[in-house]
Amino acid sequence: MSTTGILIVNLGTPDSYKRKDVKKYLAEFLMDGRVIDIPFWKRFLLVRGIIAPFRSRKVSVEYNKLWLENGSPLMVYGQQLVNKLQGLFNNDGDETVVELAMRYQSPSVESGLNKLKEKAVERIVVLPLFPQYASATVGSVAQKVMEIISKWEVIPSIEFINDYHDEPEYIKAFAQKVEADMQEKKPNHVLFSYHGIPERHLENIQKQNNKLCTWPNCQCEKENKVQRFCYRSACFNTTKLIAAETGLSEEKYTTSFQSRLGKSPWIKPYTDVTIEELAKKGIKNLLVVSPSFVADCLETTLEIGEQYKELFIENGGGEFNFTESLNADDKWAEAVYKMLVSKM
Ligand SMILES: C=CC1=C(C)c2cc3[nH]c(cc4nc(cc5[nH]c(cc1n2)c(C)c5CCC(=O)O)C(CCC(=O)O)=C4C)c(C)c3C=C
Ligand SMILES: [Fe+2]
Repeated sequence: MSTTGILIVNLGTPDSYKRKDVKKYLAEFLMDGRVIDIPFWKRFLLVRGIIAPFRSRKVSVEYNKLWLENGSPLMVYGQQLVNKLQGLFNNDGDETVVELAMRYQSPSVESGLNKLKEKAVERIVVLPLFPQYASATVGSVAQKVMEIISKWEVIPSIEFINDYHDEPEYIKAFAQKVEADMQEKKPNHVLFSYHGIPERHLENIQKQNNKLCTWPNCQCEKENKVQRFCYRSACFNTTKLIAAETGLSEEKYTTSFQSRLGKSPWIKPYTDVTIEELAKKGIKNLLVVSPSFVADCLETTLEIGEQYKELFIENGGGEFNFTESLNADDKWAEAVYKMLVSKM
């Protein structure tokens, strides 16, 4: 029987929360032309001269707050998830090998692929842990994997799971978490807040083929036909599917986009603006869910759990709760396992 290698890839993480490691991580991450898509020299000046040196101070303090005994949450949950997946494949008597990689810093994509190469895998399945396709995340992982593998003598069969925003296993896993919080916290509104991307990234898709993303001449919010490579369309569809699974009616939820960086317009509605509006509208008990992150990280625990909570309360909101992410829950590991098996 031939051996399959699975590479689970998350965004990345600094080696420690110390400022010098955070600066190194931010520099590698933001120098990726799929993340900040401006000419190289402009990006170099912006990232090396301004963002990495200055932002690293704030981000280092934030990582310090989050850091777990064995590393950053993304790393710890990622490793636990991979161990659980390996266990599930072993139980099935399967020859599949599962490895973890980070797109930026360690363990690198190259080290993950090399481990699979040492096991003589004949087929590789790459699962970037991002449910909705974006060039900055899934596209970047795919590009890196192809760059590395293209240099191998034997190129195995290779497959990318480049979007699972509507996979029933993922939807059910999030819906169970939301349902449990709805029963316990009794919110009168649920906000689905996704990581944002610059609007320019949607325009870039149109340059490739305008059938793949018709934004802004579309209604991602309502459309039945999802444009799965249009990140905004996929996010609205994920919301719709989780809402249907949890029995939330349309007036009880909103979708928005967070983590804006820089001055160019990002996809809207913005989470901070939406939270202010909801508070001012009299929503007294808000539950925030963040389905673009399958593990808790800076953007969930601190940006939502602290900054947006403060904003909600400052603007007259009352109770604010946040649904914990899927992390390395057994149910999530089983969901990923089923998703992988169904695609293999
Ligand atoms: C969920 C998918 C993500 C998309 C899409 C995405 C786009 C994107 N991100 C930045 C800039 C930053 N992102 C940062 C952190 C961060 N981003 C994601 C995921 C997506 N990013 C995750 C999971 C994390 C958390 C990492 C962790 O906690 O370890 C950061 C670093 C933190 C900070 O400085 O605020 C930056 C910077 C851009 C420009 C972008 C769009 C193309
Ligand atoms: Fe990000």
